[in-house]
Amino acid sequence: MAEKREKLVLVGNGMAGIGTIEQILKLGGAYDITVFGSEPHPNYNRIMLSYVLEGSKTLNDIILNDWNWYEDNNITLHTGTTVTRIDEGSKQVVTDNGMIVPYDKVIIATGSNSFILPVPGCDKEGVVGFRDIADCDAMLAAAKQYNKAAVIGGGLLGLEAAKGLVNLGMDVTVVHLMEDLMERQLDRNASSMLQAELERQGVKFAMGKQTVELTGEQRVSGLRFSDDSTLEADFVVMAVGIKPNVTLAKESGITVNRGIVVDDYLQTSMQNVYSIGECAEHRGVCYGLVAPLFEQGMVLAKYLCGSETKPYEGSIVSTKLKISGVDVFSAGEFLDSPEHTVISSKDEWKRTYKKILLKNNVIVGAVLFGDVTESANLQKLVKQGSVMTDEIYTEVMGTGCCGSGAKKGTSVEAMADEEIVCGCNGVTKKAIVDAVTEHGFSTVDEIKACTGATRSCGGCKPVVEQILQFVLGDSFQQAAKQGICGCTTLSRDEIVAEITAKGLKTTKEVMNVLEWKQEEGCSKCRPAINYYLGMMNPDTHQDEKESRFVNERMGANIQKDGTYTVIPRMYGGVTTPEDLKKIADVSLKYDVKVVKVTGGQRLDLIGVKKEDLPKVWEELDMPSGYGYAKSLRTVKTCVGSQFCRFGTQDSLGMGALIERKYERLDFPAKFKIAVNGCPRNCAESCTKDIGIVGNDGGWEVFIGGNGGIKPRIADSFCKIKTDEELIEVCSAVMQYYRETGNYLERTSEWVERMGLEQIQMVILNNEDNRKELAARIDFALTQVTDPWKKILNDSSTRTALFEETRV
Ligand SMILES: Cc1cc2nc3c(=O)[nH]c(=O)nc-3n(C[C@H](O)[C@H](O)[C@H](O)COP(=O)(O)OP(=O)(O)OC[C@H]3O[C@@H](n4cnc5c(N)ncnc54)[C@H](O)[C@@H]3O)c2cc1C
Ligand SMILES: NC(=O)c1ccc[n+]([C@@H]2O[C@H](COP(=O)([O-])OP(=O)(O)OC[C@H]3O[C@@H](n4cnc5c(N)ncnc54)[C@H](O)[C@@H]3O)[C@@H](O)[C@H]2O)c1
Ligand code: SF4
Ligand code: FES
Repeated sequence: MAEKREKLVLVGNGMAGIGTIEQILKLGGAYDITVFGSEPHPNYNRIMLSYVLEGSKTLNDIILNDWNWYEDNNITLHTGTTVTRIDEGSKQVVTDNGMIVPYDKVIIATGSNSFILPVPGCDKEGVVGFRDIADCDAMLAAAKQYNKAAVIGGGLLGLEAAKGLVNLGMDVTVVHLMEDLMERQLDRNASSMLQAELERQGVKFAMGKQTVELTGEQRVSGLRFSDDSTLEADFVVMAVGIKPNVTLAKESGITVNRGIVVDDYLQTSMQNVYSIGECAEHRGVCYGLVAPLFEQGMVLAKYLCGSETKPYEGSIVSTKLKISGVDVFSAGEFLDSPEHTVISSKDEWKRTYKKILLKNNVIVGAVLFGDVTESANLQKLVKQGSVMTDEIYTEVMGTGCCGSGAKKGTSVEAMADEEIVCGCNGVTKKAIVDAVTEHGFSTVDEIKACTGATRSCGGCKPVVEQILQFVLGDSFQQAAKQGICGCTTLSRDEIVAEITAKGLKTTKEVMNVLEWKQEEGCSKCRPAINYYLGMMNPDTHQDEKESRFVNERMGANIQKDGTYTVIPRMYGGVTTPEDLKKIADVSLKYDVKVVKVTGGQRLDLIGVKKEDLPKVWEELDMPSGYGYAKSLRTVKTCVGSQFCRFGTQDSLGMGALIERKYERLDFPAKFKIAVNGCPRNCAESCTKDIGIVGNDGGWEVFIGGNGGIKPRIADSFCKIKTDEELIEVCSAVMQYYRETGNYLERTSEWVERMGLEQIQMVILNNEDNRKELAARIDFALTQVTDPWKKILNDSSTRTALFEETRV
């Protein structure tokens, strides 16, 4: 009989909790896992919010475990759901929306909340903390509308927020209580060099100021300080520290102090309930950085899986400010006292500073400014409590000035196998060496995909590179070539060429023949190869459902409460009273929560239960609108010459014709079109993949527009006289994009990468090319069928997907 699996409930879908679950999965822990998260997102890298604000990353870039990861690992995820109580007697957790879930073990990883100074006016509009995606969105939005920002708090978070807001064009003042910035990590020397550097980069400072009131009516308009001076501000970010989130533990009767009190195996005062991360208090310390959280997670995962583990005995922390052009590092002790021996050097010309603190010759702390090349090395030395030697001195201090000195590689050679290289993700030197020697990985990206090292703050990248250099020797440089994911070093073009040359037919075959490093591939390469195979062999390729993202497998978009949305086609945004009646009847019958008019001019039935999806499709009897797919989504139209007095072309008719012609076709990414009757552009062609605008003489075509996360105004592609020419050009553009686009690359990025002139040359300057591209898309179109109808006519898929418990 199969062994009964214990039920493990994780409360808190953040880095600490999911990091622990990843370790449990690696160790083969036999648990049925359920995860609850208050935020509506899958696990993302909170650290990287600073880069999102600064503009160097998008929200998409910082997702650590996408929806498929939970799916692939059989983890039940409830986002947007807060656990309110753990009932020890009945061994159940209870949520804010009435769910009751039994458990054998619970991990509480509820993190922290921003500390909001309790001064009058702190609840005014325009006052935010900086903790999550919602805060980050609020800051990005404020920067568009307001000009004067005050960031209260000159710690790591406040400074990263301030620099981000400066990059967004705001006039920013950091208001700091103390005389020194980052006084919890830096000494006065480093602190003043940091302030000077940030001032050069446009940040203003009000030092030694205690805020006593936020002034203004409904919205904040300024700050008043204890010395009665004031500062104007129409946006305020509070970055004055964090408060462990202990509400759930407290409500459940678990012992809490500042955080949830845990022992050396992360056990709380309640049997079978553990806690890790920022919410936990271990030996009187609550940590606010990721490295300790991963260290705790490793111990807990081993403990829960019955593997041998040392107890968790606390962490020595180090920090690095993440502001481009400002290199600051601090580890261990940083303020010198008479009991310290101090090694230091300061170069005011190069603006570098280095200080190492010894106690009885043991290295107990370090501060670096300007040149942080030795940061990983010093972090290691402080953590190990190494004794200073002449050799180490030369290595970290160079020949007595701030140079980084010693021969690179010597320190990694001397590192013990079990030494942690990536503090953020708890990755040891051995794990990295094994990834190279046993799995053949050879680039930093591959090491990242395999072990997680460099995935968070990136501070360990130099050491990972040194290890690669040490193990691979000269072949490291050559190996640095990037593949489409960590499973291969082959690029998209190389894979497509190999598929053609070797006549490969399935994703498995591609991965086998092209010697994938991970036999099963990953969620990045599998959907990409499935797309390339389908695009190249539209008539023979058997679509591989298991290689598609969950929404595409289900034919609907999953929502944060586990229900789905249904969007039927409405060609050109036009519907009929009969269809509206059907939509209303079905919505009432299946208890649809909301019927929403989408930005793409159709109706979205939100909140359909999984088991009802096939019945809803059947009773609607309308084609799928592909709201979930990398395919043609909407063709937005204005009313055009049929009704509008300015209209010069029939945009309604043309929009519907285009939508009927190209629906169901796979693209590298989602694809949107708009058709307008005149240059007034009411249907907003400028933000669509293809925008079509009527004029007196015919049509003008625009390509590469995007209104999403990285907005881009479409480029004018060509002017055309007849409807037939318009269809031919649209066909050729779409097929050229299908054939040359990287999977998940939107046309906005494709146009930038290929160059507008190149696309114009291929399509406009060569009629034969254009006609061949159009013929290939026409052939592909003969092979497509409606996915909803397909599932309705296939009872085994219907049962497997919609009637059994797991997707
Ligand atoms: C902008 C920014 C930059 C940072 N940069 C760095 C850095 O460079 N280096 C570094 O080491 N650290 C950095 N940190 C700190 C680091 O991000 C945190 O230490 C880490 O994310 C904490 O992880 P956690 O899982 O303990 O908590 P969290 O990430 O806060 O996750 C807890 C999750 O649990 C959810 N939750 C809470 N209560 C409940 C409940 N009752 N039911 C269900 N869900 C619940 C919360 O909504 C949250 O999503 C940064 C933090 C921020 C905000
Ligand atoms: N690069 C990184 O490692 C990084 C980046 C961002 C955040 N974080 C982490 O996120 C958490 C939050 O960061 P944080 O900077 O808010 O916390 P923090 O506690 O490190 O710093 C808060 C700062 O605010 C100042 N302050 C307190 N009260 C004030 C007041 N009334 N007016 C003005 N200033 C006041 C303090 O003197 C302190 O310097 C921390 O755990 C931090 O380690 C780390
Ligand atoms: S784009 Fe021109 S034709 Fe279309 S609705 Fe607007 S004004 Fe009328
Ligand atoms: S130390 Fe932060 S990602 Fe490795």
